[in-house]
Amino acid sequence: MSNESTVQFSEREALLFHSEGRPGKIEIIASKPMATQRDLALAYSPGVAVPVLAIAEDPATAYDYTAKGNLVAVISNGTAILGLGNLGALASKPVMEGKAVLFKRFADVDSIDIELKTEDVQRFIDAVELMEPSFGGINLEDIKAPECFIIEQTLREKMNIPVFHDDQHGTAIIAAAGLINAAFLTGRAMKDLTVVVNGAGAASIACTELIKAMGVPGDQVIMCDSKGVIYQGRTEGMNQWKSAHAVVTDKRTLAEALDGADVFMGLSVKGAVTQDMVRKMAPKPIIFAMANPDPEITPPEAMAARPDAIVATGRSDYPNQVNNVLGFPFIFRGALDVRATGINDAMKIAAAEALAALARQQVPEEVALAYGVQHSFGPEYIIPAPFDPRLMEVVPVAVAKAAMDSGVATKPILDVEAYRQELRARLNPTTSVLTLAYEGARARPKRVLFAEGEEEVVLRAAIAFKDGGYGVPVLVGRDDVPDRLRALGVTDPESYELHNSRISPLVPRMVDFLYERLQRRGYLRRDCERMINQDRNIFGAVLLQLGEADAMITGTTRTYAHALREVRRVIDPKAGETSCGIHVLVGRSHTVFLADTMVNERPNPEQLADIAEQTASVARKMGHEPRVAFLSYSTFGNPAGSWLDNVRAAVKILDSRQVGFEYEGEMPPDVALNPKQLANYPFARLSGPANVLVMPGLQSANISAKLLRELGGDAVIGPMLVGMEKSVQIATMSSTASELVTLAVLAAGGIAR
Ligand SMILES: NC(=O)C1=CN([C@@H]2O[C@H](COP(=O)(O)OP(=O)(O)OC[C@H]3O[C@@H](n4cnc5c(N)ncnc54)[C@H](OP(=O)(O)O)[C@@H]3O)[C@@H](O)[C@H]2O)C=CC1
Ligand SMILES: CC(=O)C(=O)O
Ligand SMILES: [Mg+2]
Repeated sequence: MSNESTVQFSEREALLFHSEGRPGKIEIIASKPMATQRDLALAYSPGVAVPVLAIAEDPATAYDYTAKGNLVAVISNGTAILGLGNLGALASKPVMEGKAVLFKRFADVDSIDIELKTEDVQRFIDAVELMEPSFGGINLEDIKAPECFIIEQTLREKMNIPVFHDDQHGTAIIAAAGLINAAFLTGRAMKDLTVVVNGAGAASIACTELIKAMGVPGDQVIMCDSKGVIYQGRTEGMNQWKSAHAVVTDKRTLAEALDGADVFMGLSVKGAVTQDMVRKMAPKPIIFAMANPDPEITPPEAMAARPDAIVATGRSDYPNQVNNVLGFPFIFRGALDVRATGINDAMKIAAAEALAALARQQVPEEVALAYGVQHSFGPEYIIPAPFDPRLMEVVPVAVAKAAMDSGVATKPILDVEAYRQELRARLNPTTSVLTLAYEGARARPKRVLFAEGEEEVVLRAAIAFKDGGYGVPVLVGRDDVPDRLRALGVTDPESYELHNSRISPLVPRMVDFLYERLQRRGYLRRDCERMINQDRNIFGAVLLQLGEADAMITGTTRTYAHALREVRRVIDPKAGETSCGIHVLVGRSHTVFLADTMVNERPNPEQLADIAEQTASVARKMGHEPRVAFLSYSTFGNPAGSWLDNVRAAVKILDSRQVGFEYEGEMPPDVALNPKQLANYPFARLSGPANVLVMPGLQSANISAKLLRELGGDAVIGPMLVGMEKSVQIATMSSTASELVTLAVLAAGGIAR
């Protein structure tokens, strides 16, 4: 992969992402049932009085009876929002909500954002200190220097829970990990590095302190701020934290400082470094341009000037993301799990070393596949990617161990292996697989045909698909599609491939294809001409058959059954297979695959067995070892009934097929999903709750899937259509653009096949 940005989006898309549905990015969900009056009586008065008294008697039990132990506050006053400057507390809320969701996504830490409307250091300290009872940890964010130093230091002294200014220490840990590996790759030792740090704020001061602690000599580090080099004797714009890093030098500008330097560490503002400046750096320069959202110099600019450089930025859309997202979720996970009273230097160094070591290990096959070959240790992979599933085990374990060894853990972990497994279980593999599917699509972009190219939601999906680098959208629509794209902010609509049946030179070939296929099914040539001209699903499906795309997405304008009928005129199920629809329900800690929710009204035993195999295969591709339950109203013959025969026969067919996964039936959903119920049937051949549910017929399957989508709290992926000779996905009429993109990615990547 080149050093080029792959993710782009319009401002409109970024705003829509935040405003669509429930505004913002977080909501609070009760973790206990709240359905009955009894539930409420336990959750609140009078039942709640019991834990109140217990905590009053023994404060440590707050960790047993409340969410405190897994709850972190992300607190800012908005005085240094990313690299955007002091834009105030309210404007910082999207970033803080973002940090909160990253805590959850990456390390299952519950988190809430708090924006404090004050630039007064003492008022800020007082407000945070008062919050100690509520939280297991405090993550300070985007507070400008030098106030952030006083705030963090004071709160660390006053509070008995971890207080961590992410922009200082999170950044320093990740930058240090990256520097260890970049120095290794360029054959340098820490003690020999000459470093220029641009910026003298929260992040820069902490990074400088950490790299000096790791062996870079103080007189080989030049720090610059907005006024230039920080030299001994300078008086303008100084403070005690900058003075600590002032050096004796006659250099006065960043350009002079960079002349001959090995390393540039930018924690300042967009565009602060020019190509001319990096041209003068030492051979094989290390350029970490970490300002967000836009770096001091972009990787393409830096590489054009210095092809021998190792370049990193804070962004996820270039290789080598040196960003504190790699740190704070996992560092807090480890600290919370041992109930550490603070996050000390030993824990920070342990995290940096663990990250550096992880990048040097062989990348697991699924991650490597998703990224392509460049994701083995080397100049374009000096630091693990944030969604590498191994981070969740490696970093918290390293941090927890360091906390125990340095004496700040109040609840030591006795069995590290069991802790590792607990960490693994916290992440739903579907989330990782989806992330990897997206990365895989970027590594191997495919052509996906969007058959309803006149619909706004479809165009938004196609734009996101293209801008995200997931593949090439092929649009079906009329002449006004370019105007519609332009209205959605696309400046170069002509770069989108458009097929219009009125003018397409492919039409005669398409008619030949369709007539050849349908002539003995009662269709005349002119029927085929009319279908090609007027029906976009048939037009799109024939284009797919002729190899003009790798997969097709439709379904937003017609009912599923209607769209499926049209598609089936052109595309058959794969030879010897039964096509079927799968809904994937992604819960917080579980994923269930439900089938056949869309195609076969009354599947016969052979079809039920096929559906089980198809769905088990999709479950496997999505990271789950399949355990199939054939569902029914009856549990192993009780009550009896004629409807059970098909299900029982399907189980027997699988017995004869040696399928290589667990299956059992017939059973109702409570037995399939609830281990206590399942335990009543010790002969059942499922080693745990089922994750593939094969329904007895389309009525129950389709109703269940739609009920769950409308009423359930889980995210739903699909329906995916599998078992067709070409990958065609029929979305629902209520699909959002991002659901369509997910379907496109799953179809292009061969998961939905
Ligand atoms: N990749 C990552 O993980 C992270 C990146 N960052 C990025 O680092 C940057 C700084 O953040 P933070 O330390 O929190 O902010 P601060 O406000 O604490 O510090 C900003 C510093 O940048 C300096 N600065 C501003 N303009 C220039 C310039 N043209 N040349 C040199 N220095 C300049 C300021 O100088 P002065 O003192 O003279 O005002 C100040 O020292 C931001 O872009 C932020 O996004 C931060 C944290 C993590
Ligand atoms: C990444 C981050 O925390 C920042 O840029 O401020
Ligand atoms: Mg920040």
